[in-house]
Amino acid sequence: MPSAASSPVKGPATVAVHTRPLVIAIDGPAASGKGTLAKRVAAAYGFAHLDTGSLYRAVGVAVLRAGGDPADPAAAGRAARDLHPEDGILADPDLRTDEAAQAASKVAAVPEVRAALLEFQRRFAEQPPGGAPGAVLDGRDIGTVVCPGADAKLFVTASVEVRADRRLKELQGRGIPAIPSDVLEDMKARDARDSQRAVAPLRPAADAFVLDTSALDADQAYAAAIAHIGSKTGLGPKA
Ligand SMILES: Nc1ncnc2c1ncn2[C@@H]1O[C@H](COP(=O)(O)OP(=O)(O)O)[C@@H](O)[C@H]1O
Ligand SMILES: Nc1ccn([C@@H]2O[C@H](COP(=O)(O)OP(=O)(O)O)[C@@H](O)[C@H]2O)c(=O)n1
Repeated sequence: MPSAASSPVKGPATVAVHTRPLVIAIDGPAASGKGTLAKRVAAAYGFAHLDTGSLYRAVGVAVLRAGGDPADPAAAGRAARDLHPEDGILADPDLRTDEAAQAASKVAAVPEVRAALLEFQRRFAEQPPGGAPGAVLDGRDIGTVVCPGADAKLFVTASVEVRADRRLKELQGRGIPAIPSDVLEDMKARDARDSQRAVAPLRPAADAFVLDTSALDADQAYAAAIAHIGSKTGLGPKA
């Protein structure tokens, strides 16, 4: 009998662990900083990044462009089934408007829409594009529904006032005029729709690390995230 140290069984088992892509789930409400964090984490580890909110935005914009109502399940379901994310639609600047965000949170409450977008998201996590060794997905239900087995889960949050202020500054920075009270009200309306919907509501997974960034700048949030990911995966950032 070979000793445990020289057993051929050990090698393949170790290889299997390292060949499965690592998955990091980052969820949270609007303007909590999850997108900023997800991009930075993905770059640091050499992982692929998917902003899943852009999928819902693309569906919402498609319904609006067709003259439909984003809250109409038939129109929203059709648009989701017809979506081809690989075609470059996710980079369309029209997706970044507040109108698109509101439409996104309406189509996102339609179960057929969520079902139609699930396979693309799971495939991204299981087979990250470009052969990347891992994937970072950010959204609302990554840790709870899309990738419940993710290697590390973060739930990034901040008070609604702080988040509205961040979004206001972001809009102003892009030269888009915005009224502070409207931005705050829109954010509250979206929070309510996202948290209260029947299917895949916004909530932290039971095993998520909750990161409140109300009093943290982006560098501090990143440092806390990296420390958590390191504790769950044993990996440190490459950069
Ligand atoms: N920790 C932070 N502190 C202050 N501003 C932040 C922080 N994280 C992100 N931001 C800024 O807040 C805005 C919203 O961040 P973003 O990452 O787009 O949020 P989300 O993806 O959750 O909607 C952006 O302008 C971003 O630069
Ligand atoms: N995984 C996801 C991602 C987004 N969404 C929906 O899509 C909307 C837009 O998401 P987003 O992440 O682009 O929004 P921001 O956080 O950038 O403002 C959200 O308000 C949710 O209703 C979702 O339901 N599930």
